[in-house]
Amino acid sequence: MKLETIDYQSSDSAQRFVESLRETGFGVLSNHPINKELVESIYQEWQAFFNGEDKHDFLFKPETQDGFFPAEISETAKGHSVKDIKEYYHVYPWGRIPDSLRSNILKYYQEANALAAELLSWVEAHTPADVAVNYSIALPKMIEDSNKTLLRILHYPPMTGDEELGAIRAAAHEDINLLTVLPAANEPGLQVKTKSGEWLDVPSDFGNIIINIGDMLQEASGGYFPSTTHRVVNPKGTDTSRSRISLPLFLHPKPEVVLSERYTADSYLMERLRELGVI
Ligand SMILES: O=C(O)CCC(=O)C(=O)O
Ligand SMILES: [Fe+2]
Repeated sequence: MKLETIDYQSSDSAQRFVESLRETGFGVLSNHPINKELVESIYQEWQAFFNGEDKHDFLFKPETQDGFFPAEISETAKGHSVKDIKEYYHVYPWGRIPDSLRSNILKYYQEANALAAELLSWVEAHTPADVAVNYSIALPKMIEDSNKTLLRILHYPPMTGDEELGAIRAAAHEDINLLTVLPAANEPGLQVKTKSGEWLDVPSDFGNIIINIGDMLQEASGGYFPSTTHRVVNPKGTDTSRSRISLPLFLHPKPEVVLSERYTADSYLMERLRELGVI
């Protein structure tokens, strides 16, 4: 299996993108409308934020989940026992954001959401009728004006050699949400698990956008669109001294949206957050 990079502006991009999602759980787009200079500035200014001490003034609130999550309380992926080697910040437009970082990150939030709505319309248009009949409302409508869509700025610090045995930057997991939109990070490491069980590097050319299916789209499509296992592996050799910054946007429907006969978006999210131990 190979992950192809698809030119967003080509005439058959929608169809090829949805085929790639269906086959691999991932789609990689080049030539897309997200501003690369903006992403680069965000990587630089958030690297400085994570290197500094002010981050401790923005410690996350368990009730609202916005703010800074230090490495000591970082996530343990479902089914794993060792914490990931990462710290991160959760940005919601209604949440706390350091003043000097606010303008660029909210601009990005808005641009990435606009692209995401278009990509969801591609997914909808290329869903077979017998699957689409189960969507309770159109997929782009599910995220319209949602205050649950989460932009996470992740910082994987340089390796020190003192990491817990078996710990990696992000242990194998599936995302909870509908789709995740992720600009290629400033360092490699992201891998996807293929249907036959091998790990494949996701092309990490700066300027690509990577999209993957989350569990909520799998649930809403009755399994037609597979949520795919992925991870971030540790760097080796001289690269161990480098930080990695990444910027996943997790598209979450409005809480009341019906996902399936079993779940609303809210009941699904609460079940998963309880399993993760973060609420
Ligand atoms: O850092 C990355 O490239 C991916 C992060 C990720 O998979 C996640 O936070 O869910
Ligand atoms: Fe993920």
